[in-house]
Amino acid sequence: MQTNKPRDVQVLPIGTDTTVMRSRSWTRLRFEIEYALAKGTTANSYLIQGDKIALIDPPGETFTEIYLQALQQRFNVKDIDYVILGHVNPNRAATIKALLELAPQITFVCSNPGAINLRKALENQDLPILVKRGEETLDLGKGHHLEFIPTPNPRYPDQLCTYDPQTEILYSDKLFGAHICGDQVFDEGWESFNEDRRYYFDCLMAPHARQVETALDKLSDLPVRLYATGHGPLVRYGLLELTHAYREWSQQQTSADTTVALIYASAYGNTATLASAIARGITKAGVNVESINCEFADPEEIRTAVEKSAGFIMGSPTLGGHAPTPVQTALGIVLSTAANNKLAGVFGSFGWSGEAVDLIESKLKDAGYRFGFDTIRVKFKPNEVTLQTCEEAGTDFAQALKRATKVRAPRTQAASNVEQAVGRIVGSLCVVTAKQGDVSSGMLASWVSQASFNPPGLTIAVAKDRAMEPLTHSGNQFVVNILAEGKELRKHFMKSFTPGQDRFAGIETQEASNGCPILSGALSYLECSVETRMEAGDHWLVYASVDNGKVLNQDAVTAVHHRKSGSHY
Ligand SMILES: Cc1cc2nc3c(=O)[nH]c(=O)nc-3n(C[C@H](O)[C@H](O)[C@H](O)COP(=O)(O)O)c2cc1C
Repeated sequence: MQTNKPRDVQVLPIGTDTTVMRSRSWTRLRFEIEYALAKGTTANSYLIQGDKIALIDPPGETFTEIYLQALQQRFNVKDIDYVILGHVNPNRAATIKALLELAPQITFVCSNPGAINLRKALENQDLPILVKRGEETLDLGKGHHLEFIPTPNPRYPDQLCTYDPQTEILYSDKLFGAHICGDQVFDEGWESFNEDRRYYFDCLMAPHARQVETALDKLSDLPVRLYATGHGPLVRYGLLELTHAYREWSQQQTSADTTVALIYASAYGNTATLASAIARGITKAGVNVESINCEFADPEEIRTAVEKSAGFIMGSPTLGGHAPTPVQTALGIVLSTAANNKLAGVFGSFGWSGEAVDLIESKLKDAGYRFGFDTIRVKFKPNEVTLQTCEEAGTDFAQALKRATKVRAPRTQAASNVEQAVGRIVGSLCVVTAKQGDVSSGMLASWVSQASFNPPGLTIAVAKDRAMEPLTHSGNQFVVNILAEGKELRKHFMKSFTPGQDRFAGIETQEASNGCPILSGALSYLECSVETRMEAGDHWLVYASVDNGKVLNQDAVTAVHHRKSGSHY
């Protein structure tokens, strides 16, 4: 959903004395992997007006001004008693400072790690903060006797959910959200959000599925009528289904046979962003990730995670020419714990010299570990291309682990009758190409079928671990290049590409009207828009309408892909 609408703040009463304020960014965001679906997002903040007034989760600084205006139109901002923070994002500091100028009496409410982050972000050690560890409540009057549930995880060690028994609303912070911007405040027709919610879960929750399960356990006794999420639509209609789905998706992760320990620290969030993209690449290949934020993990936790993992990946920023102390400690534990047949990987963000990444890489090399991808070094904040590289590196890493496990398993038998029979299905050989912003990709595909006449439509089966996968969600566009008989293009796309490698280097392309590359050597091409996709085992079945197309070579014949077995391409 690409739109030029300006940012705004949408306000709606959602319960007794309770109002939501949704700060809306309509345009595409891609500074973190979870925004790849490019549908904008909302930063949801809440106001509870009991005898005391509490504000939950004010938005980041791009909204400070219009958010304060929206508040001031409804009540006297000077009267705010509490600001409750589901997690502390340094980006919120500007809005919090502006609130404090208007209402210096504000008392903050957050978890213990949240208090540390908040004091740092506001550079003020004397802030009045009520720290909530789980037992304490906060009475705002008029029945709003708030309860607090810390739900820490490696990505947000300070996450705190808030429950209001008066309205039966759970302020769920990052849990149960989605990155979608729209006019709809609640989730009526909730099934239409399934794809976005799943993607959000896959990016933000799957890397710490174990902690998500713990959070679900803690929340399960509360009679909740509404999840007041930090992002996207509030969850009312599909609440039970979404809760159930979170449980199921988490279990899918934690029950996977192979696990990678992803061990990192990040002072300003850049290395954490790289970690998320790598984790996304690993989990989409069906391998579990156990994320460890070294700053908040004890040595035993690191040791256990490394022991039960088939591989480990370490990430660090460089600060003052060094890796931060928790990373150095974790490195010591890894070196003394991990057998050197475990696959390793290293990444990190740096500013100018990047000694931390060099140090980790050289220590691991000296200890004899094999690397699942070339070390990733990113200067300051990653962009969408570096995020794509990270995601692809994660997938390569997971695939290498899966191959290693397969080799050890007994040799698979010859193709079964069913596989041989399925293998007789033929498809035309195509290359699917897509470009979104600075990110482009292309892949060979022979599981392409016409699916409808009106509108002209087709389906493509895309394996879940394909690099191309993030570009084939609803609303995305791509080009199907149907190949002519002959080897050249087929050979080019049969190659294995390294993470982030330009897949179009050395071949002639033109730009389609939807911005994606057309292979000039193709027999014909179709410009497509993804309408919907269905989960089909280890593939996504993508249905797309054909918006435009042309035959480029009238004389050639479509390349057909013949196979002996239906268990591989
Ligand atoms: C206090 C401080 C010291 C830093 N020292 C170094 C350094 O010695 N070498 C370097 O390459 N980058 C240095 N940087 C840059 C950081 O590595 C860079 O900002 C990186 O993106 C931080 O990653 P993070 O967001 O994961 O913490 C320094 C940054 C700060 C704030």
